[in-house]
This record gives sequence, C-alpha cells and structure tokens, in this order.
Amino acid sequence: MSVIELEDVIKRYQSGVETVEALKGVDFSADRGEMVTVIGPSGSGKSTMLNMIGLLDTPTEGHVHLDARDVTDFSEDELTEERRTGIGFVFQDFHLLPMLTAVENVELPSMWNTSVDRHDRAVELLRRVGLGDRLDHTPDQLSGGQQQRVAVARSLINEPDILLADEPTGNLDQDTGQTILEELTRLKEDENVAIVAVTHDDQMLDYTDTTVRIVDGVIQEVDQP
Ligand SMILES: Nc1ncnc2c1ncn2[C@@H]1O[C@H](COP(=O)(O)OP(=O)(O)OP(=O)(O)O)[C@@H](O)[C@H]1O
Repeated sequence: MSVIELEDVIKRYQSGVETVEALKGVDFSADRGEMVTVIGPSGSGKSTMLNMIGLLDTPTEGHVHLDARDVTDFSEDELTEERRTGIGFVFQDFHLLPMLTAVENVELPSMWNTSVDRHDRAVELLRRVGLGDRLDHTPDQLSGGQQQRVAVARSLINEPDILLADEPTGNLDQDTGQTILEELTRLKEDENVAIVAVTHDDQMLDYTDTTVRIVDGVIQEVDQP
C-alpha cells in the first residue's frame, strides 16, 4: 500500500499579477521499501512536488494522502507533527549543525521524543552507515560523504515512513555519491521506508525502483524497470 499519495494535485503560485501553475494535476505514489526518483528540467515542478510530499506546502487543488489518511486539510500544527514523526529529510548541503558532534546531530530531531532511546538508536544508525568510529567528530572533522552519511542517519532517527532527498549526491564526487546511494538502497529495505528523491545525477537512476519524469508541471513518464 502506498505510504504517500498525491491525487490530482494542482499548485498555483501568485507572483505579482501573474499566476504560475507549477503542478497541473499530478498523481503520484510511493510504497514502503521503494525508491522513487523525480527528474525533469529546471522549473518543471520537482521542488514543488517534493514540498507537497514533505507536507511543507499545501496544494491549491487536489489531495495528499499519508498512510491512507487524507491530510490535505490538516492544520499547520497537525502537519508539523506529521512531518516530525513521519518524514525524514536529506539535503544537498547536509544541513548539519557545526557545533554538534555526529551523534548529537543525529539525536537532534528526536529530542522531543521520550519514547525512544535516542542515544542508542543514533549510535546504531551511525554504525550502520559506517561511522561508528566518528561518533564524536564535528562536521568540520568529517569529509563531505561522511557528513551526508550523518545526515542520512539523522533523517531516520524518528523511524519515518518517508525519506525525502533533495539532490542527495549534488555536492559529492561520483564515487562518494555512489556510496551514499548504496547506503540509501540498503537502509530503504532495512527501515522499510519510502525514499523520494529529486536529482540531476543520472547515476541515481541505477539505484532507483521507479523514475518519474515531470515536464512543465505534468508527469510525462513513470518508468519501473
Ligand atoms: N514561491 C513561488 N512563487 C512563484 N513561483 C514559484 C514559486 N516557487 C516556484 N515557482 C515557480 O514554479 C515553477 C516550478 O518550480 P520548481 O522550483 O518546483 O521547479 P524545479 O523543477 O524544482 O526547478 P529546479 O530544478 O531549477 O530546482 C517554476 O516556474 C517556478 O518559477
């Protein structure tokens, strides 16, 4: 069953007197254990789509379903709660806090959650991405690839249903990017999480289960090799 679903989503932005229709009736879904990669030219609506899936913005028309619940009309507080518990984020430029160690960065999104033993899980996640010997390093003591692995571990600390990755290999060389993609592929199965990624990196398509091509706000092709 799909963990996230966009149903006929239209998104319009008003900029001055002009209206931009960034999404023109998009249907999309992703399952647990599936990696879906969204590709398309600049300005085609990829970020807008990712914002809908990440509950960071709401559609002008259409519906968003999370775990079979229609969350379209949720309040801002309810959406924040869904984001915190259900969605992990990985960004191109890592977004780690420079004064915190690797393990503290991973623990950070779970500070509010008293039901998990967050320190143990943070250590375990860092071990699983190969950083068991870098727990107390700060970001400036880590390579770019290691920092992205910390960010991947952090995205999984709250056991999300969905991991959203915005250009996760964008700031990494090809070999390091490949290592990150291998980690994501492994974790997607171990954690039974849906990964939705936006990328310009063709290498990513070798790891993806489903490729969605969007052009001018319309999904043109869904490829499931
Ligand atoms: N806040 C906004 N206000 C007005 N127009 C916007 C806004 N955000 C995006 N747009 C417009 O919506 C369209 C889709 O933008 P979006 O950022 O989703 O594209 P993208 O595919 O992610 O592009 P890129 O690959 O360059 O990041 C573009 O025409 C963009 O100019």
